[in-house]
Amino acid sequence: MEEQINSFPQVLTLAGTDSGGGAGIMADLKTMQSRRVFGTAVVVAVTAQNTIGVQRSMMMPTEMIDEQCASLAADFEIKACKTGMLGDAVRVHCVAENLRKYDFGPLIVDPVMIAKGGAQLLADDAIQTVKDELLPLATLVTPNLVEAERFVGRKLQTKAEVQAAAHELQQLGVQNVMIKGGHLDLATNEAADYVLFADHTDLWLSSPRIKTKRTHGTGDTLSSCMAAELAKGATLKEAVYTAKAYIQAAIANTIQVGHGHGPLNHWAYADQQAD
Ligand SMILES: Nc1ncnc2c1ncn2[C@@H]1O[C@H](COP(=O)(O)OP(=O)(O)O)[C@@H](O)[C@H]1O
Ligand SMILES: Cc1ncc(COP(=O)(O)OP(=O)(O)O)c(N)n1
Repeated sequence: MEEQINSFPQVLTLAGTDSGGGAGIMADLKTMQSRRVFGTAVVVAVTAQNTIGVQRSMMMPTEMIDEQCASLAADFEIKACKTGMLGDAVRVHCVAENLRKYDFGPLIVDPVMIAKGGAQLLADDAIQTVKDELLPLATLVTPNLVEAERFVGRKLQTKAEVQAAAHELQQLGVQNVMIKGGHLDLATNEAADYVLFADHTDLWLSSPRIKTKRTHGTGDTLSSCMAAELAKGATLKEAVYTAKAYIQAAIANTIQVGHGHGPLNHWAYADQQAD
């Protein structure tokens, strides 16, 4: 019988590492594993990090980013990919070049700028490069509230303002936009994310806001879950719903790890499904 090479869904994250295991590439791979896709990774930056904060970060040489992408393209059939921490304008440009060169499937851009502990993970002058080079390649961009504010250059305090910002981002050439509401203080008990689709339909995804400081890696987990679902053939809308349910379970079922912003429970969603 003929062997079916590359029949198992493969997904790629191009991002930074987190030595603490809660965010970045580590969170991405844990999410992908638990969603039953094969996770691959291009390391763009390395951080010395724990749940308390980022102690140091270091950028990969661009030649090494190129080599990693070439290695994957030569062997794997990547069906979807995501970007996370890219560090600076040079790395953003390098990653965009590789994404133009190779077909790694639909791209989710998580425009990671600042970690929960306050560390800057993207240089200020790289935001324009993300807008110019990465957003036009993206199937979906997933800024949190602060990142969306940096993109549009104004405060976003109401749902109407969030919706207007998403429409503005779409005009930059990105097909679909999700503005995450983990940081949106609506004086309600909801965690509400706004999604604007390419066909101009939209929705608010709302879930009960969980009172916890153990939310390290929420953005990475959400975006890598969506990439995993896309790689398995889900529509973007299906992927968005699955990822929201996945993140809710991962935050709600706390695991006690570390002294600061603790990591998520990447087993919780599968455990829930098995019950
Ligand atoms: N305390 C919370 N309770 C429930 N959902 C949350 C909570 N914090 C964040 N989320 C959800 O986690 C996802 C990531 O959101 P957010 O924290 O805004 O992104 P980031 O990690 O990039 O800052 C979103 O779906 C958001 O609604
Ligand atoms: C290496 C690395 N990448 C991304 C982040 C930020 O991840 P995020 O999901 O936004 O989680 P928080 O930092 O907000 O907890 C990171 N910290 N490190």
